[in-house]
Amino acid sequence: MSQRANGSGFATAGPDFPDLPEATVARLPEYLRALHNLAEDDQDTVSSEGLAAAAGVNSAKLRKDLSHLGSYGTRGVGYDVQLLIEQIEQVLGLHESRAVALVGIGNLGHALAGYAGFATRGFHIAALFDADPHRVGERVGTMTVRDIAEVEAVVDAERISIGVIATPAHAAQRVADRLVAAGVTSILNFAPCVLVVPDGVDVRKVDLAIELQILSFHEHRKSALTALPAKAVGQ
Ligand SMILES: NC(=O)c1ccc[n+]([C@@H]2O[C@H](COP(=O)([O-])OP(=O)(O)OC[C@H]3O[C@@H](n4cnc5c(N)ncnc54)[C@H](O)[C@@H]3O)[C@@H](O)[C@H]2O)c1
Repeated sequence: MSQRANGSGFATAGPDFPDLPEATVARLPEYLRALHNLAEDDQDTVSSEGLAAAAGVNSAKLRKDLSHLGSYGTRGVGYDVQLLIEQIEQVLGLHESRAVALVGIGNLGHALAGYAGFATRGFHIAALFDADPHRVGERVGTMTVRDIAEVEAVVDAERISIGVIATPAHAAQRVADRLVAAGVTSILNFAPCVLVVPDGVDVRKVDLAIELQILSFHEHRKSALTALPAKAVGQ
């Protein structure tokens, strides 16, 4: 759910960078996860059908997506798992571990700060911030929660480009403005609100309640489809 689109639906590209549809960019991490699982099972190659099934997409879409990376696989053999991992990681910019700042160390912030999965997926949480004096100074794992007033200095010192917002909605825009002023150029927003950011800053939003509401729609539709027609009731 990117909040920013450039109109063409394509991710902005530089001269040596493949022009990728946003939908392809969104599927690349799924392929990467599936490929890592295959590599862990010592699988050297995978067919487009096998990888598509593992990633939960259709194989024609997968072949098209990977063709954007110049990856076509070998007829009768499929894709080289390790090579494809390297290509996708290169395009996603995961060859270097990216420093992330997490703002709002409440219930959600604690859970995110303790999630070990970021490190293996190309990210490390470099700083934790909160505005509550009772939270500032608290130890969370190996880190100490800092005062949000330090954000400019820390973002600069730790070369942080991505900020994660886990504050209440009423504080999120102010936090986003501060992160952007400090030099952050990508924001992952957990607060249930729309953020306004300048051009050049990317925002993605995560909202489990919206996902549940979409599932609710499907539940609603299924029950409508399976309901007996009114006149059949009682016959
Ligand atoms: N996206 C999702 O699926 C999802 C799921 C759960 C919660 N949320 C949202 O995540 C946010 C956090 O939820 P929570 O349960 O952890 O809340 P919480 O109240 O436990 O924690 C919020 C923290 O933000 C801090 N804070 C407030 N204003 C701040 C500011 N200006 N600068 C820095 N820190 C500030 C508070 O001191 C507190 O520690 C809420 O907006 C909630 O709606 C989203």
